[in-house]
Amino acid sequence: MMTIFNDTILKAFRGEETDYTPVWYMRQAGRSQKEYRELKKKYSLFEITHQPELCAYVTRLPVEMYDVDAAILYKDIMSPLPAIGVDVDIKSGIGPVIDNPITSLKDVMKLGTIDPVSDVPYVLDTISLLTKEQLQVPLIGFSGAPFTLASYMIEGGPSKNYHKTKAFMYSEPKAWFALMDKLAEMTITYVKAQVEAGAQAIQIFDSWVGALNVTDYRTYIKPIMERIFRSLRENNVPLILFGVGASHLIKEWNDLPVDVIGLDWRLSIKEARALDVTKALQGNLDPAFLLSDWEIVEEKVKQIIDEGKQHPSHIFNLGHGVTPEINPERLKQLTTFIHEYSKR
Ligand SMILES: Cc1c2[nH]c(c1CCC(=O)O)Cc1[nH]c(c(CCC(=O)O)c1C)Cc1[nH]c(c(CCC(=O)O)c1C)Cc1[nH]c(c(C)c1CCC(=O)O)C2
Repeated sequence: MMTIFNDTILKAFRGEETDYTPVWYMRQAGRSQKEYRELKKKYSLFEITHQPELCAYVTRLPVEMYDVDAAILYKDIMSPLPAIGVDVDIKSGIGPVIDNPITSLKDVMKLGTIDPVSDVPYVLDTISLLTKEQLQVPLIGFSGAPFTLASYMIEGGPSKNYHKTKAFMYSEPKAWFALMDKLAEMTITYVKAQVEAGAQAIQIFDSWVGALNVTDYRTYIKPIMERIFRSLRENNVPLILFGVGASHLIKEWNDLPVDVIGLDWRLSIKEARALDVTKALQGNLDPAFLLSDWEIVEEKVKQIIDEGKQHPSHIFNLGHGVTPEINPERLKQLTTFIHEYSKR
């Protein structure tokens, strides 16, 4: 079968009107799929990402299963950290665990830089394989943002309140800004390499930055994010910024040179627009709906699509990642419904 490349989602990312609302799901590749769970019996996340053919297969699985409008490269926000000297492991059921957490300026100064071609060649090879040979939809590359990466590097693993991270930020500002500087450099170099290898859009996951208040965001984070996005803009691909529980930061995000803001479910699209958010919006079905009866899902999805249509562009997504309990059939049904219902 001859299929042609579908760039609808890239138009939406750029703020242009599209014939229908394009959709992809965060964590669309993962434990909700039995094919993935089978593979995970044999290989760890890093073992999969180090094998381009296998990693490309995992990345393609949700595109083929759900008919989504974009693929997101299968890897983790932790993937580039070993290159700069962080000893990270991803433990199943826990998440990223780091044995040598950062506690001082001295630890920060020991961190190195990333050379994507020699440090993560498999990431670039997977991107080439997918974009030059295999995919008929755009590939989204990504990176974690400095605050979110630093939270794992300082806490040593997942955290509920980020107290160690914030205490480090408040009491060791010199070390904090040195760390932000290193992570910004890493992010810029790593993302540019992904784009050069073929990634057609980039999402920056600042998943946990909502832990900060607005004033601290402006002091400790915003200048770094400005620098990252300004540099990435040179590469001319759409830039998406996403975080969880960060609604109070949305006006700050709207100031940044990004194309798309990814909303979790706490703020509706209508409420975001009422706050004068001008960027394209992505989101924002609470993944919990996907454990409910279809009638309930449908009503909520219609509301999100209708609100999204009040502006030229909207990209449908969940407010956070697909969880392991979600039935893949539901995601397929959801994608089909979004495509049909949103037709202009
Ligand atoms: C904070 C964060 C991480 N990783 C990521 C984020 C930002 C998104 C978010 O806000 O959730 C991003 C990520 N992680 C993974 C992807 C793959 C691409 C996709 O979205 O399909 C993406 C985009 C694979 C993964 N990364 C991880 C899994 C699950 C475990 C596994 O299959 O090994 C997957 C598919 C592990 C991981 N890695 C991380 C966590 C919190 C976990 C979950 C722990 C758990 O639930 O077991 C760190």
